[in-house]
Amino acid sequence: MFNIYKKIGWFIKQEWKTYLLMFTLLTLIALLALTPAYVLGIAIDVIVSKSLNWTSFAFLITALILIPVARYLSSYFYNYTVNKTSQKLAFTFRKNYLKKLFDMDAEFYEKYQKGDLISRATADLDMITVAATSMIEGMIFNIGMILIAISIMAITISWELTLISVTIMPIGITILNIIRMKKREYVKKHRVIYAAMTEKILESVEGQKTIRAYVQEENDLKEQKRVIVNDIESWRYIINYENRLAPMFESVYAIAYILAFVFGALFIMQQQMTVGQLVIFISYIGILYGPIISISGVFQQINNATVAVDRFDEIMKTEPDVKDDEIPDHILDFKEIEFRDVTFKYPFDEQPTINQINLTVKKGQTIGVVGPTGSGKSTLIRQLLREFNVTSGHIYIDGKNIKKYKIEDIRKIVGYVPQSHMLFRRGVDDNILIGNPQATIDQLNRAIKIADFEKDIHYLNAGLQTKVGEGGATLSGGQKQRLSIARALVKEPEILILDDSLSAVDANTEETILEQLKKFRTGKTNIIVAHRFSAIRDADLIIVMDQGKIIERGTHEELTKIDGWYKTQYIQQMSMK
Ligand SMILES: Nc1ncnc2c1ncn2[C@@H]1O[C@H](COP(=O)(O)OP(=O)(O)OP(=O)(O)O)[C@@H](O)[C@H]1O
Repeated sequence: MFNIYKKIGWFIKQEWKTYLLMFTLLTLIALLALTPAYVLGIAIDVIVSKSLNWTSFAFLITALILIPVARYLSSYFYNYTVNKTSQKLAFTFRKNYLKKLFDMDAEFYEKYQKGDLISRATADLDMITVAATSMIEGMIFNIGMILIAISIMAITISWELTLISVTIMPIGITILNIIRMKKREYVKKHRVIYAAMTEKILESVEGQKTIRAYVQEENDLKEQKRVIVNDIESWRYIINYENRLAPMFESVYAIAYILAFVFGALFIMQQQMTVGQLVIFISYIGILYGPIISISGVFQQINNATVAVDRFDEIMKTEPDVKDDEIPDHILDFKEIEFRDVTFKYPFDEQPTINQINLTVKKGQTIGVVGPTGSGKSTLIRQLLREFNVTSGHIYIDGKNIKKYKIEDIRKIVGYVPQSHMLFRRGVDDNILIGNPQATIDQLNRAIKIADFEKDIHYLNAGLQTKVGEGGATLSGGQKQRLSIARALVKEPEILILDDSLSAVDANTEETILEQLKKFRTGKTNIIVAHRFSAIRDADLIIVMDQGKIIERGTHEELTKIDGWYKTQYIQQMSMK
């Protein structure tokens, strides 16, 4: 419980005026809730003693009408304030969480699945905000209400009867709540199962085209059913646990009721108490029921939220390995990049994917990277994006370790076109401008021209403003690829990386793009990973990768003169033409 308070303490401090208002309203509501029973008890004694007159009668009626109206108004303002506050809290938490996700490195995304990350930002966060607001209502209001009611019972009616009937409540409830703590373990397991279900649903929605194309609907539904059933069973287990426990809370209350009635009747017989006082007393025991049950509900919410807070916190406390130095160096341009003995192993792999790489890339060069599939080409060039830290060796830019430079600066000078293209549900132009939202119309048009995307615009029903469907559904594979190239080009990056990005275009388009690159990107660096030799044959330097190592290097002319992988593959490709 205090863990949650610690996590949201800053918010309560920031919103202290609102919390003060809520506290005042709650006190008012508690007092108003307790008044009618008291007025009623007085009325009974007045009637029994035959001292009722018109004035006191009118006073009683007015009080009994006005009290509920005042209670309704206070409750309305209270609920309005609580909802507004919890939305504000959820918004702040979610904003910080999403910002944190952007700060994280690639290793983090290897460790956590999408579904898990989504469920932390939705279901877990909802539990936290509910607890954060219920805690105020549940703890302050209900405890306040119980204390006021008990004080009235003890001071104005009978402290002996209060002691006899009410003491059982805190003792019984505390014991039951301690037993309930065990539920936390089940809730923790359930959050993991829930995250797995979210992940599966996400996968099924994202992969629905592939699932349908391979007629895998039944298998996928089976898999979906399995995770949903897992979720239901785990939740049912928690509910059953709760169902076994909840009636025990009512038993505690029932015992208090019986004790009050039995001893109250005895006190009336001994003339220590009036009938009206016993009515007030029994009504107050009834009034205590609501807050007592609510408090146990609040404990339950806090129990769930404690698990949620831990899960949320786990992300918020994670520090990325790839991060800026306290005072990073800035870089706008470069002269030379050097890979010196670079070895890199993916976090969850046993063996390194690239091994002892030595390579120098000079500004203005075009570098071709070829090699068998899975040989580590993408892994090698992606090191320039600073997604991971290299496992050993160093990458230097103009003699300084790449780690010294501001990550954002490095990413700004690199224009990377990945193998799979992420298109957003926006216009084609906006999708391209993601590369550089400040680009001028001229820069946008030039990028479109170099990527040879101009010819496609005529086929799009609203030209550049055509909205791209989810995952780029309204564009062909080649169009998506060229849009992606235009996105990188609109940045006018110092280094353009085409990671097998010309694979979905025909030979003519490939030639046009390569010519445009030569014409418009003089003095800038291009790194082209390709399977088709035509895409890299004019490169200043071609490297051949195999099993994570550079096995050959040179120009096309040099490589075709030595017997090796390049020459063999080149001859094979030429003979297939
Ligand atoms: N995120 C990752 N985690 C673990 N292993 C990975 C990851 N990405 C790639 N690999 C592995 O690293 C090896 C090299 O992959 P990489 O994509 O660099 O090769 P490539 O030469 O570019 O392949 P292709 O020509 O098929 O694109 C592969 O065996 C691949 O399974």
